Amino acid sequence: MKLTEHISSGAASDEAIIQLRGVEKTFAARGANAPVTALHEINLDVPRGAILGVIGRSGAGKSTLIRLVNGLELPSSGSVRVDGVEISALEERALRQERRSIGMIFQHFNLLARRTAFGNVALPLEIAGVSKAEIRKRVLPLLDLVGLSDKVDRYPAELSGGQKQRVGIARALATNPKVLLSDEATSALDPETTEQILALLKQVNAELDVTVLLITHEMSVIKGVADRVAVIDEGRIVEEGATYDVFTGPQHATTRNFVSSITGTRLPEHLATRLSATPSAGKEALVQLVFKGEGAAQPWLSVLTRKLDVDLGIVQAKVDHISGRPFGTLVVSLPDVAKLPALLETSKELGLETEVLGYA
Ligand SMILES: Nc1ncnc2c1ncn2[C@@H]1O[C@H](COP(=O)(O)OP(=O)(O)OP(=O)(O)O)[C@@H](O)[C@H]1O
Repeated sequence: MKLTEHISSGAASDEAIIQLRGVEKTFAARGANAPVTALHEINLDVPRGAILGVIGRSGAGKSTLIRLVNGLELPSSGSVRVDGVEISALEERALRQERRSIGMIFQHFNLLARRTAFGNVALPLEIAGVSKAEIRKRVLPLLDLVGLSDKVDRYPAELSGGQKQRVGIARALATNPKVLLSDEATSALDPETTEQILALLKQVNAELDVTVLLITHEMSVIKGVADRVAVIDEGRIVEEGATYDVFTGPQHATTRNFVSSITGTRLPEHLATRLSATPSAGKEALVQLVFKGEGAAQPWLSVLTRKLDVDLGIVQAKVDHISGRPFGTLVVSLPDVAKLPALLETSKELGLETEVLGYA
């Protein structure tokens, strides 16, 4: 199944495969260090089949949150369930068993230097007691899936960062997990390699039906791969929703900050300094028009100019696609300032958000 079909067919179901309810995590005081509450009242649902990204600044609690999901940390209170299993209630042996259905990949890959690509991917299967013949049958197709069939016998030191992460992904998939956790998996990679690894995660999600929960501090990662996003700030989830909705209508200040790194527009310096708040002779009105959702699909710029019989100059434009849907910001100049009220009204009728930036 192609990715586009996967998204449009809504492969992510409403049922949550990962469910956090009322989770608090406090690290106990140690020596002179006071206790730290890293997570407060976390409620989060990751729908089966989704790719959900958790974004937050350094220290927001992302690593703690993801480590709770595979039982590397235990919650101080609240419930963490994966496919219906209460992770914190498991004994050590049952937890080890459960972790086979929860793969994880890491920022620094965590490969064993003395093992080849094959040996690294084989490791979780060896630990699970799988026979040598079965291991070969499982590992080679996985290395093929991640594009490394020609690197089977290479050691980590002989691989690029992107190739090491591919080994990490193959290893995480070895035990056929339902869920893949990604802890800043692209943070150590350049932008082009990041894109390739994100494309591979999408492929794994779509073709192997693996739900992905990833944490990142980069909004470009969320934009590139996630169909849902949760924003975490000082240990609390402050916003959660479909990626397109969060990008086009961020509610919380932290979210707005993250989003503006991708969608924000800033007037060029020479214009910004000339801008005045009140109209005067010879000055043009500068109006920002934001188009998204329904409004983005229609030829609204030509409708505006034709209907109002106005000349509009384009000062600045930024158009992007998020989850396959357009979203953009356009700053126009309007010489005939008398037509400003009509421009604002008609723009609103067309589904655009408007803001008068000033006069220049
Ligand atoms: N084992 C621990 N003992 C005490 N405090 C901890 C421990 N692990 C994390 N913390 C604290 O919990 C808070 C959240 O840390 P966490 O590593 O989850 O944040 P993060 O969002 O992943 O940050 P980064 O992006 O920098 O990795 C921080 O204040 C951190 O100092």
